Amino acid sequence: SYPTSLHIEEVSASIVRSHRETTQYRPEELQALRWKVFSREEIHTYQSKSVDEMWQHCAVRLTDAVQYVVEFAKRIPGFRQLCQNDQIALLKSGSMEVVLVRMSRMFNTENNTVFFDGKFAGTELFKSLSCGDLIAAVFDFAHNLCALRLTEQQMAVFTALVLLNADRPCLEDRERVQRVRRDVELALSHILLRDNQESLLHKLYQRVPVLKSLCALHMEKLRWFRQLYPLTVHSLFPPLYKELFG
Ligand SMILES: COc1ccc2c(n1)CCN(C(C)=O)[C@H]2C(=O)Nc1ccc(OCc2ccccc2OC)cc1
Repeated sequence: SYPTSLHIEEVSASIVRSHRETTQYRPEELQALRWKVFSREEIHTYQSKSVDEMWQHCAVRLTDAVQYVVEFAKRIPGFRQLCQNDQIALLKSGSMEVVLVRMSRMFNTENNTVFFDGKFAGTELFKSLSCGDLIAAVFDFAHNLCALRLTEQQMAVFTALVLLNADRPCLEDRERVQRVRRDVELALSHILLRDNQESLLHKLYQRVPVLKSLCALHMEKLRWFRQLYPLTVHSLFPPLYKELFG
């Protein structure tokens, strides 16, 4: 049955509420923080960390963000009704994508810095990761998305769509995921129409393949890192990070 517009309104209201409840930092807090950058000494300290130390540090920070995305997913209308296997499959392939989309809210396009450990950091701070290409791609993506200046409502519904992808591998009931996704697709179109920003829809869908390749690059770098430092990953990486990306 075709959903009523009231139902679509309820779906978007519920997703926006869940987004607000599962983002650690509100936009106004980020505004206040955005000019808090690291000193030269602090940057030097991060750059002096060993590869495994810095990787572990970043994995712990990112897992912080991922936990909130898991909570957000559970509150998307229909997500909990999917079978366990499909919920996990969608989170395994989609949670880092949502972290990267949300990262654009914590990005300052004026000095090309991203929120990290309480302040805003430039790419040079991550030098000791030995992943210059991954960091450059993460910053490029965040910069591009930040420049679209999505509202919190647009961001909320877009991230729900990123998670509800019926083409993900290992799904048992694709049709079910597609049905849940359809209402969220209608909600995004409805919000962009209301905001008089239909052109954003095309721009957002254009970013999805880039997001996919970014996450593939992250997994490739993690495999490279795990080969060099198996013990660090095994005993010092957060379990959730290993479960979702390992
Ligand atoms: C929801 O959006 C966000 C965005 C940022 C943050 C948060 N929430 C809350 C937690 N947080 C804290 C506590 O700093 C921020 C964070 O993790 N920042 C951060 C971490 C790593 C970075 O680059 C390294 C890297 C990037 C991609 C893949 C692997 C990587 O390294 C192995 C860059 C920035």
